[in-house]
Amino acid sequence: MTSHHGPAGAGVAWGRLPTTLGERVRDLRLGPQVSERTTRPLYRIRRVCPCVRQVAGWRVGDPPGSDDTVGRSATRGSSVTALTYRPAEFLGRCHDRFGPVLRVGGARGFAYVRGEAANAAVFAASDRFRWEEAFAGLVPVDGPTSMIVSDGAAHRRRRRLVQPSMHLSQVAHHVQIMASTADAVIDTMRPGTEVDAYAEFRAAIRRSTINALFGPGLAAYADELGRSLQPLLDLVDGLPALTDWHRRLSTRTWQRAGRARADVDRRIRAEIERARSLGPPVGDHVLATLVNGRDSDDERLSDLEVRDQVVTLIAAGYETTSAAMAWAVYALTTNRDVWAAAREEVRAVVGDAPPRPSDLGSLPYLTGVVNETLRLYPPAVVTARHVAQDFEVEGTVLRPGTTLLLSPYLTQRMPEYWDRPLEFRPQRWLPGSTEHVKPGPARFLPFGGGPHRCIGATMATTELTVMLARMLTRLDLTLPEQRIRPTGFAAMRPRDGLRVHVDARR
Ligand code: HEM
Repeated sequence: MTSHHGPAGAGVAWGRLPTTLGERVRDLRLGPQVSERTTRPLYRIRRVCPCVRQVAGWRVGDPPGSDDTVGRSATRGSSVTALTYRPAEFLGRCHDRFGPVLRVGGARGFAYVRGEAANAAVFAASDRFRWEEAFAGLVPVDGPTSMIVSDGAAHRRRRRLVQPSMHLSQVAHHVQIMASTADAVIDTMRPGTEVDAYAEFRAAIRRSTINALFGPGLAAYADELGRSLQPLLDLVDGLPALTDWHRRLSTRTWQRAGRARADVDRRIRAEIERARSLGPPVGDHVLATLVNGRDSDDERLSDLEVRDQVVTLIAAGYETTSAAMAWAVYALTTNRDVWAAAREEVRAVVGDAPPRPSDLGSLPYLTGVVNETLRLYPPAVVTARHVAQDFEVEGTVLRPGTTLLLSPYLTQRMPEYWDRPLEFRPQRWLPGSTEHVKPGPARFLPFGGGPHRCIGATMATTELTVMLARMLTRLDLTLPEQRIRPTGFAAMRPRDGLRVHVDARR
């Protein structure tokens, strides 16, 4: 899904590229093709810059002629330079040249911000922003009452009911489900074969997220729900303006998405009915809490509100986490000494057994692997805010109507903040290591910040730690030569999957 956490403006911004910026783009010397003398400048720029390809309505990361990084063989050492995501890199070069705030499209257009100070200012000024407009593109999937598109009291009410189920103490109950779901997928990986690690773990993460949050009743339909959701996710994967055209013209894509939505809703409404009929006491999973819980005015959520939060949690839960899992597998298979150190730690702490909740705090190196993955490959490349009141950031005043975009990817790769920023170095997260860093929340922000900060952050990091522990214990993997192309702003993932060779399984 790409656009699960996908902000409304991430792609549109470049669609409104003004001539002046177009001229500046040429200044940036993006490649030999871009020259003042060229007769078809946009065509030329398009060939070298995926951002500009969006002007033509192509999806981010699409070829032709894309020269995204080629996968590396597993025999390389520990300091393999990170893969780069070209649209974000282009944005970074614009920031290098024009500063921490980039304006595109006039007073009510888009503002991209980069760096710790700008991020901190955004997080501190949440009362000046709105989310309904910022994430409007997600409504066809998540629904109009999803917490992602809610503001003020409605947001607090919907979020508060879900929050208790996402605390560490609750997430700990799901560790066993996460480990057994990973084991079931690993059991199917035959030594001597190649598998798509992204697709396999994506299915596992979907199953375990649905099981953990909504119980085995809905989890039995996890694969079916995944298939039903896909046309909806594909619909919102394009530019929001394109989604709107599908709606207006009632295209086949739109109709397919409509049927998919009806399937998803039918299944979820049946589960809501079931949970209501069971009644209180409130069970230990989110669906029971959503259905039976009451807000501070002693009111229950409507069926539509319950439906929208359920779909939001499912879609937000597996798209992003499975993308992060794929990048972790990539990083581990290209940095063999990191793989060895992580495996050694897991073996020393849990032997061959699945980790228990109490073990997770004793795996600091593996925790470093997870953090380092989220630093270099944050699935949400950008997140958005709709400016509702004048907001000053780094000396620039943004007017109401502006869509503001901040980028974990860019800030988390800045050499000003990170030593050897493009190297995968889990040791930098190890307390006691000479490289140890403890970045503030505006420097390391894979889960955003402020009142809409990712509600599933603990669940995601726990899931990644548990699944990686099982993979390291049970599998020997190597990475065959292949092209690995990051795609998608909202859930940056390997476009064509991630093929791995299964050398051995225990
Ligand atoms: C590695 C995995 C994940 C990443 C990188 C991620 C990232 C994010 C980001 C960047 C935001 C927007 C925050 C902001 O703009 O300040 C967000 C919001 C959200 N995420 Fe996640 N997420 C992940 C996993 C999950 C999981 C596992 C769940 C649920 C099971 C989840 C549910 C949500 C929800 C419901 C919101 C909206 C919260 C609100 O509006 O109050 N996410 N996430």
